[in-house]
Amino acid sequence: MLSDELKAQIRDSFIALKSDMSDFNVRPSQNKMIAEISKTLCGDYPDSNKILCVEAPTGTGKTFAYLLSGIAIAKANKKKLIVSSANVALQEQLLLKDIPEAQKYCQVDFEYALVKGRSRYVCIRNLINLCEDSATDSSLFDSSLLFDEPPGKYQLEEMAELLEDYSAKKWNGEIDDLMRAPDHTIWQKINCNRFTCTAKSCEFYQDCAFFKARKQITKADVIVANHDLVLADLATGNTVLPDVDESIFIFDEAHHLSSKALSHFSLSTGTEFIKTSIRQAKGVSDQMCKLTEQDLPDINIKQIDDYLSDLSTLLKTLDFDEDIYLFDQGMVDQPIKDISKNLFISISNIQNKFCALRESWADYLKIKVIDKSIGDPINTASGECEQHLSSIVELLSSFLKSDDSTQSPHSRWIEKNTLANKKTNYSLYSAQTDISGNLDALIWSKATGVILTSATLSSLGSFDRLNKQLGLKKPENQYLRLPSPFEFDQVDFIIAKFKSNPTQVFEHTKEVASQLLKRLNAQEGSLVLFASNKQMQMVADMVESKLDCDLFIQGEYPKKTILEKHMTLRKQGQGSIIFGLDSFAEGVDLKGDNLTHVVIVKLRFSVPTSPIDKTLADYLQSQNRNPFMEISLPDASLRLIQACGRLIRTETDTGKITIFDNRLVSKFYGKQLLAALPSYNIVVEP
Ligand SMILES: Nc1ncnc2c1ncn2[C@@H]1O[C@H](COP(=O)(O)OP(=O)(O)OP(=O)(O)O)[C@@H](O)[C@H]1O
Ligand code: SF4
Repeated sequence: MLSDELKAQIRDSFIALKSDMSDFNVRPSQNKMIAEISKTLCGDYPDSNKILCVEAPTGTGKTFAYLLSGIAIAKANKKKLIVSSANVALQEQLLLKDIPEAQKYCQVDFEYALVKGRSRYVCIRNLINLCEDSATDSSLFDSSLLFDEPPGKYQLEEMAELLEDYSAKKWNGEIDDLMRAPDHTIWQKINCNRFTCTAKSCEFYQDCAFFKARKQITKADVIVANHDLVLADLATGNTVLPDVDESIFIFDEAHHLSSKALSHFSLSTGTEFIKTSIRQAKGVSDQMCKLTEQDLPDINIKQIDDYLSDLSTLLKTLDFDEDIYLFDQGMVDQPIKDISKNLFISISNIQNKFCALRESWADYLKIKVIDKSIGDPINTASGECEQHLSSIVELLSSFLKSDDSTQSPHSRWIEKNTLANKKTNYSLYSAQTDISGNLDALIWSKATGVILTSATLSSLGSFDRLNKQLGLKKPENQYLRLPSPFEFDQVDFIIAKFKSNPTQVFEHTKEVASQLLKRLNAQEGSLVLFASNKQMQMVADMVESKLDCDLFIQGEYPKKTILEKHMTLRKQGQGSIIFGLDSFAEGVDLKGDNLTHVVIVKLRFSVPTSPIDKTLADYLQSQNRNPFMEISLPDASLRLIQACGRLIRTETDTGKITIFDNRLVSKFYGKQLLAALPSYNIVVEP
């Protein structure tokens, strides 16, 4: 229950916000959100999980609502507050702007830290080994087993410099702090990896960049993350974030969670990867057997090569569509299944032998002292091999499985590509199209509390889609839809008179350019949101020289710089126009006359292009359901609401929204999209 002391802490934090924030306004929805978060997390709702899905319109002030309540509750319960946003840009906004500001108002002291994935940190042991190994020229392993392309002289010099900088404490070991990131293939060899890291047994443990960062996180009360990181950590065993049952999660922009989650529960491998991994496993086994004086287990490389060659011959006969061969409803064709089965049996066998050998190697190390220059590379390489073999076996096993017919199937497909060494490679993929069960098992049923929030959590008026996608069980959770703090009746939502339909790409693009020149006011702050980069660039080429004010196009500068430049011009009383894509349609907070006109060029319907989306759409169709109505339309509605939400950010903001998509009036679904919008004054141009 919410104790009086906790209640007072939250109330006092809010009073501090009220008195110290320069342009504070009472926003009833914000107050209600604070109250409901507090009640839910403190268990004031009997027979309910501590999970709240709260939809609060754009500009409500959700961030302060969940920070001021969540921090006090997490601290009082000795739990960590994990605040997860949809992407790195929003994460930065939290870290650099919102949380430092919340610290001024919050009546409880708290520390915060940014969490990054393991792979963003160097493994100093691996870096030292790479540098020493290359310097002595006496590597234990043939470099072709370790690298597709061994590092060149320049890259080795670069690594030596990194090592020097790390030792001299000039570099903290994070890839994000480097002016220039090393090549991906090299970084993969020297980054922190849970399969190769020996943690406390490593001699560099005390000086390890990743573990130092972990200590910071352990000390912090508030941990800033993003959805990808949280999902990746949960999917791979929760080794970076604090334990789920010790944490309260806030998922901001939670409408992105389900699509992000799909990619974290997928498996992949490739024909060339299998070849290299088996050879690497044999090479490493060789070394371990020599040192431990055991017989080398039988690793039949030729047999695997033969199976792979049969697979390639078979795949050459298939019809790839843009280099992708998607199995119908996820069912792998029988001949491919047969070869996958052979591969599965042989490689699982190798995996078992390899794991047994690795265990006996670990036992051997307990009784024998081995020179670090020999032991370390074997430990690292054997950890990598185990990781590779298990990923191959997992994928092959998924290719052999039949899906539960009561659920949507896995999506399974093969992609063809040519490697740098000109060899043809086939990548095999398997992904779940329904991750609701995984999320329930990993988060909903375990966490101390969860708040999911966004301006667009429900779709077309209900939370059903969210519940279904995320595996949330409606009767057990709290749901809330809050009204906007702003008056929208004075805001015109203009459906422009347009001759062309957005599906007539060429005509539409030309008309967009000419209409923008007529409609954009060179004295104003405007944001023009496009659905495709190509159309944005074409329109920009047509209008740029004819505009009487500055135009910023997404991609020319980082998003943050574009927003700063735009605001500087507005401060000087000059007009400024931003052309942007999806990332400018969310999270952008341009108040007052920084933004008085939002133009939406086209409704953004998601077309099922990815194999996962296509499999899901085909499945729905096979069930006589309509993927357009179940997926595309609700998604388009969310995007439209988010895009419109950029305009009104405070009680005194004014402006208009113009849309160049007459399907809102000409198509049957237009009415539904309009009904889901806030109460704008809808103007249909005659
Ligand atoms: N009570 C308040 N009075 C005035 N301004 C506020 C108040 N609460 C928050 N703000 C400001 O309002 C703006 C919007 O807040 P926030 O970014 O949390 O909105 P949001 O609800 O997450 O909207 P969106 O979904 O569009 O991002 C911010 O600039 C914030 O500083
Ligand atoms: S503790 Fe792990 S990540 Fe850190 S240096 Fe050692 S092996 Fe590498």
